[in-house]
Amino acid sequence: MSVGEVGTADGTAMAPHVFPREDAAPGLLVRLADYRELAKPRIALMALITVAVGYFVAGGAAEPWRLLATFAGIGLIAAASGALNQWLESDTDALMLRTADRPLPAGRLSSNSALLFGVFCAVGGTVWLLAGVNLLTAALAVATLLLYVFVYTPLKRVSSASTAIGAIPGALPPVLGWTAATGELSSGALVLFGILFLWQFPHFLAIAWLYRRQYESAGLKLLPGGGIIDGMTGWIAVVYAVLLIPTSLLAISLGLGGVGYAIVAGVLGAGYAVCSVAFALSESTKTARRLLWASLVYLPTVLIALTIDAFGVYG
Ligand code: HEM
Ligand SMILES: CC(C)=CCC/C(C)=C/CC/C(C)=C/COP(=O)(O)OP(=O)(O)O
Repeated sequence: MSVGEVGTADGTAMAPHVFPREDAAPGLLVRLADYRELAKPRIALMALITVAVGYFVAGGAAEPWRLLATFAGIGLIAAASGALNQWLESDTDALMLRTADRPLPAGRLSSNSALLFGVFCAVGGTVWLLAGVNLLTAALAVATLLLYVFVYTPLKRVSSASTAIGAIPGALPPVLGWTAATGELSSGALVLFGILFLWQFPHFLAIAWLYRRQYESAGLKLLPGGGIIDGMTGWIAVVYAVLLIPTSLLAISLGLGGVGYAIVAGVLGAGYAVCSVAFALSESTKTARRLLWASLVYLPTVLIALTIDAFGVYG
């Protein structure tokens, strides 16, 4: 049975736990696929790209063991974040068409399995970072997990201010890459944090608008003003997209990026702002989807351009 077959017209799921998989005793591959889904692999991968950017832009050495320890350690903590988030949210995930087929609400994994997987990955990742990287990176990675799982996740039920809180752990991965490379925090790490922090607002405002009915029916508050004020969401996205342009260019004044990065960040920043304005002028599925797509093009492209330039700077 698929999610689509039983969802209601407004996109909400009809009832929790209504998606039993036909194979009652799933094989190993199905199980592995469920654990992979628990780790939110696409978000974890994007977070790891930002870790790599932080690491290389800070001038980190391409030593295989150090890179393995950094990526495996942070990757495990990112996977733990996804699993523990789903462990806490299986009731609301069950109420939304977008999330109802996740392993917990669909009943393919038990709550205890998710908790065990999350704790195991969190402890493993922390130990790995302590042993192979440094204390600062391990401490910041644990803080990222705690903020995401135990502050942002419960706050989603209370206030749309949750998204500004969620943007903090969302912006920390490049900082983790930076501290893994250098063992300290500096202005370059702050600029990367600023880019990620500001980038997230148009990204999640487009998503919050697209799925507003699902979020509302699950009792989650992601749209500013609870979505009461029509037309406000897009203009908030515009403010953050515009602020992102000068913030991204600060990397040049720190000597991290050069002309190539300036052109890419300028052009894509302008494109991201234009998509935000188009969404603000006419909030629709088309303009929101285009803004979400622009966010997913902007981030890796601009960060890869910065990394390429940084390699030039550091030789
Ligand atoms: C408060 C901050 C954020 C919120 C509320 C948020 C929420 C979401 C949601 C709900 C989706 C699914 C959209 C869909 O199903 O159509 C999504 C997609 C995505 N997000 Fe975010 N996100 C945030 C920050 C981030 C960060 C920091 C990253 C990585 C650096 C990221 C990377 C992605 C990627 C790669 C996708 C597309 C793949 C997928 O749908 O899983 N997001 N985001
Ligand atoms: C190292 C480390 C811990 C990396 C992880 C970085 C991180 C916390 C990224 C996620 C940012 C975020 C708030 C996503 C939305 O989750 P959501 O719960 O609102 O999404 P959902 O509705 O799809 O569950």
